[in-house]
Amino acid sequence: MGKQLAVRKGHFDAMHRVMDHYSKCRNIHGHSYLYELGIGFNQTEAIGYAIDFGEIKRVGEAFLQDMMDHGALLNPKDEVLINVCNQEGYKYWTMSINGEGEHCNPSAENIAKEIFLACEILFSEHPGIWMEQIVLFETPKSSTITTKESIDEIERENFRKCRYDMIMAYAKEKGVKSYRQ
Ligand SMILES: Nc1nc2c(c(=O)[nH]1)N=C([C@H](O)[C@H](O)COP(=O)(O)OP(=O)(O)OP(=O)(O)O)CN2
Repeated sequence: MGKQLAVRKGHFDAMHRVMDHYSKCRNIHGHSYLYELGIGFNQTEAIGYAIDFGEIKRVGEAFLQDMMDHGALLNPKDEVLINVCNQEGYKYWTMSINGEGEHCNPSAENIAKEIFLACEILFSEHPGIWMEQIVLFETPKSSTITTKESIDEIERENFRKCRYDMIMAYAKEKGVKSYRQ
């Protein structure tokens, strides 16, 4: 069969700011991010699934809840907010596609890449599927669509250097749940 996608929607709430923005986005503010994780496959099992939607929830949605929901999405150069989060024990995620500690704003485009790359690792032990695309809505009117082709190999390398071990440990702990009888 040809390529098909299994798509699961989810959402998380997070705060961010866009450093060096000329206008309102430079201020600390929050969004209810809505996403659609698109998992690709070109074969289903006999029961008709390539991956159970429940698996995308159990592994992918859970990860985004744990790491980003009610957290801060921060540019690694945003020392002020990183210090506050560390001092107060607030949850935060620093962007890493440009390399550890390198300038990278938490724009919708960059957040989508981080989520895409995280999901590549999270679902890497699930057979016969791959991350195909993510649609990320920052507001009800504004979204970005990110696919494999959107991500440079250096961004993948940078992300994996910073995040692979943590995300793989998370994936291993979740395991791969079989949905067949
Ligand atoms: N290409 C991008 N453009 C903008 C981004 C982004 O991540 N990538 N981000 C922002 C702001 O963070 C945010 O999206 C603005 O939100 P909001 O003020 O709610 O949006 P609008 O100004 O579009 O709201 P209206 O409904 O038009 O009042 C901006 N740009």
